[in-house]
Amino acid sequence: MNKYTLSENYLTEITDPIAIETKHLNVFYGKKQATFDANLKFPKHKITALIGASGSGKSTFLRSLNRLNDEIATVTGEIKYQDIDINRKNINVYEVRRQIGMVFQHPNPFAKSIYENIAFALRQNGMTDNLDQRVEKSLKDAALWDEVKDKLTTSALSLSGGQQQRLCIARAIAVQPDILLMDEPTSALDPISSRKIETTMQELKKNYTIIIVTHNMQQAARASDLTAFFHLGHVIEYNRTKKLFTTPKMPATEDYISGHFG
Ligand SMILES: Nc1ncnc2c1ncn2[C@@H]1O[C@H](COP(=O)(O)OP(=O)(O)OP(=O)(O)O)[C@@H](O)[C@H]1O
Repeated sequence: MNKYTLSENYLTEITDPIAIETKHLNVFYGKKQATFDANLKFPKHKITALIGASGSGKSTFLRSLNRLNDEIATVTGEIKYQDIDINRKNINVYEVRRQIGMVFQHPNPFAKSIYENIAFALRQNGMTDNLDQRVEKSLKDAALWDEVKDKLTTSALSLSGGQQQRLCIARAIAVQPDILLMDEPTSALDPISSRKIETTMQELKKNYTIIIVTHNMQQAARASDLTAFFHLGHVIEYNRTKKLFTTPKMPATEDYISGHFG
């Protein structure tokens, strides 16, 4: 028997302004339910890590936040963003995805030049003024500018994996989103490239709210301000990262962070 009721395992004393919040979010792939009644508030300009064993529903939850599950799953419940429920049918999902950007597990630059990878995203969003400056700023913000400024016209595919991932971050932030979703953004990278992205995230959070799925406990402990622990599709504990890692309330959280399963 769990010693705590569900609500007691949720961080309740968040005083920071909230960027996005889910209320009773459920996700179904056909008859199979992958996320159960997720109620999470993500404070602005913080990094929140979503952790849990494989198949616990972290990516499913994350992808729901900018409606990437629309074609493959049924998502019920509310996703409150700027006082609007963006999970409603009549919402412009393209606008949602401009405001809530995504960086995927595997770097996925377009087969275009470094410059065009970003310029293309800007043009698609009608942001055609000051293109050069916008490209430069996003590459600087993603901590890639110094490495690529002399070869902007070369193919993005010639970059290393870590550089490609920072290019994808630059592409995501070029259109000035509010929130950046990151789905295991460093799992395909070497430790040095991973740390570089973590350092970049600390800079980015000054301007963005970041929600990151990670399997890497050290990364969650090092890089995030808050952590939500997913278990079998349920968010069973949510707290400030330091607290969750030092004094977890749930035995399942303790087992997971101490490496007993997952
Ligand atoms: N497109 C899909 N169709 C059907 N079932 C899916 C689909 N995507 C995920 N699932 C199922 O939903 C559950 C949650 O998967 P999800 O990928 O969200 O978990 P996760 O915690 O992100 O796992 P991982 O850490 O391995 O990426 C799993 O049982 C998975 O098999």
